[in-house]
Amino acid sequence: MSNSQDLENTPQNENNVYVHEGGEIKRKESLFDKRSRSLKLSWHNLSYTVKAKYTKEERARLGVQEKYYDKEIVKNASGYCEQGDALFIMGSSGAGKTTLLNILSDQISLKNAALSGQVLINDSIRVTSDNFGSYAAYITQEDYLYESFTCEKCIEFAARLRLNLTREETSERVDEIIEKMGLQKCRKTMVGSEAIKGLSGGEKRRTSMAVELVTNPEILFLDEPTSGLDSFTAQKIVSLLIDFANRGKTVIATIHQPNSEVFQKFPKLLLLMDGHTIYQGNTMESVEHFKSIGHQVPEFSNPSDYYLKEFYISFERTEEEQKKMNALVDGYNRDILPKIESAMESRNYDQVTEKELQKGMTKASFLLQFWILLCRSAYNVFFHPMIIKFKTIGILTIALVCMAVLWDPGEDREGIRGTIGSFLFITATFTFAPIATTTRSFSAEKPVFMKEYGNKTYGLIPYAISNSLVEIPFESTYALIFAIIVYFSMGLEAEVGKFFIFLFAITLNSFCAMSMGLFLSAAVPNEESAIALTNLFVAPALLLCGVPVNLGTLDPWVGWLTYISPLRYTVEILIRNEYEGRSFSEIENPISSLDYNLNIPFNFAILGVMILTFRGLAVLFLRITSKR
Ligand SMILES: Nc1ncnc2c1ncn2[C@@H]1O[C@H](COP(=O)(O)OP(=O)(O)OP(=O)(O)O)[C@@H](O)[C@H]1O
Repeated sequence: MSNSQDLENTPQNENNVYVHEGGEIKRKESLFDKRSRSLKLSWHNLSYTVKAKYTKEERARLGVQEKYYDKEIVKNASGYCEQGDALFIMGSSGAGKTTLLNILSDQISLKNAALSGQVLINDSIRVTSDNFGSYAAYITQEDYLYESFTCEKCIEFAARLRLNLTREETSERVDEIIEKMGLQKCRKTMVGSEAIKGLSGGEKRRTSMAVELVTNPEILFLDEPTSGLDSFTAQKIVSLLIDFANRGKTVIATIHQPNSEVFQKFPKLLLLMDGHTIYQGNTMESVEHFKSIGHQVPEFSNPSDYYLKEFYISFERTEEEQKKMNALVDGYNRDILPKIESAMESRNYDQVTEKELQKGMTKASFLLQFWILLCRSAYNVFFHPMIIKFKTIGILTIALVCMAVLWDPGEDREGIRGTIGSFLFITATFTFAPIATTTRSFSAEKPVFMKEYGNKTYGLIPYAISNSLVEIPFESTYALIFAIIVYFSMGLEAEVGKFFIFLFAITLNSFCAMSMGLFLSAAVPNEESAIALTNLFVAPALLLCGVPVNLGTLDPWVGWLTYISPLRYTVEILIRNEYEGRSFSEIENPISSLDYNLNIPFNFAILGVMILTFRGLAVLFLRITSKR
């Protein structure tokens, strides 16, 4: 494991750095310095219920007719964590670990759900998504990173977006965090994807942590930070988290199936069974507690394996399992909960106001957010090895094929038919390719956006504008290369104005297709659905663009559909641009037989309106579907 050695360098020792400041030698502030304030996170009588749907089997087994029922996922949970604690939440699959973590960090969805109870900071302030970012960070199970970015760039952009620091301060913070996380060896390695090898699983996980640590949060929430990692790397990640806690941070993490070495490292354990807390406290003392209520961990076995197996509720939920769970809950309520409650009350923490809690929370201004996001999007497009390479090869290949096949088709009946057919082909090329790349790239980027927007790292408007602007130079260049090769080889009218109308039409068509791709990927949850929808939209749009079927032959009830086909406007521009006002000796002007009824400026205007509409709808869907 290449990353395993790096982890040896992670923060085991205090590396104080001293600097000259105003004639004095001062210790430099470190990212891992304890903050002067100390925070306690406590939760009181949390219950979370969702409207769940019965499966067919459940309805048959329980003999019920109703489709939905109230499913209580977290049941009356209370507890606390204070500065320096590392609490690991364990339980079998479906026990409610992620749900509890999401409630504690105010990341829970309240759609078709009810939440009762309170999560408080220092017994006074409610944890909300408004104040969360000023003292806490949430590291999700998935690594939401740009695949074309290097490890260093991921951290750098996060620091630039979340902190209002100078360039020098930002780079110092990035260096420090890279060193603390043991990422020196892979700082210039690309994140990568399934198709392109990049960071290892452990390195990705540590990069995700580094991205969240740039703000120096006091409380860290982690959902399954070791999932998918080999046991050695998992052990090192857990050591790293415990080290953070020893340096004054509070760590709360869910863990699915730790091996015995990892388990023994846990300072504090919270065990869940079917949403009930059945243990909370010192990890190794749990063995004694369960022994006292009749669940002795067999000799030489890993307590965590025993707990997961023993405290498991099956789908059938037998009477015996229910009895066992009741006894475990009783044991917890009798022997553990009173101690937790009295400890919770006895720890007096300074009362903080909402204002004090959010003190020191800096954020880039609107304009700065826009600028950083623009730089980031440009970097993402420019350094994306697949997109640039394949798009360039694709456009050049299609242009050269067009050049060979459509070489000066002439102006007789057949030649004009060929030219009109090629306008349709060119429009289709500048629809399918951009819609496919945008759907793919935005579907990959969407989870990163959702997470960052949910964290209030930036606003939707600077994101949407920067994302749109960055496409202009790239797409215009592709269109220009294509137009130069194809326009003249087809022997189209040799007029500068007409060439630019041709170029502008295919460029706008391309933006319109990209906007449609953006809207579809924003509206649906995953890439597969977005791709299925693009086919559903584009195929009829192609059929209704006026060339395959003459517009005048369409019945009115279906004819109106031609007006929502963006391709119709582009094809009309290309045809009018070439043939308007011309007469031919043998045949009539093709425009009259095609029944197009608009003019070039109006077609351009409609394409512009469509671009804005699709982008507006994309923003609307992102706003609606985000958790903010
Ligand atoms: N919105 C919801 N609607 C219906 N059921 C839900 C909802 N959210 C969670 N659940 C169910 O609640 C239970 C607990 O889910 P949760 O994700 O918290 O479990 P977990 O302990 O983290 O599991 P795992 O280790 O498998 O990730 C699961 O059975 C899950 O299917």
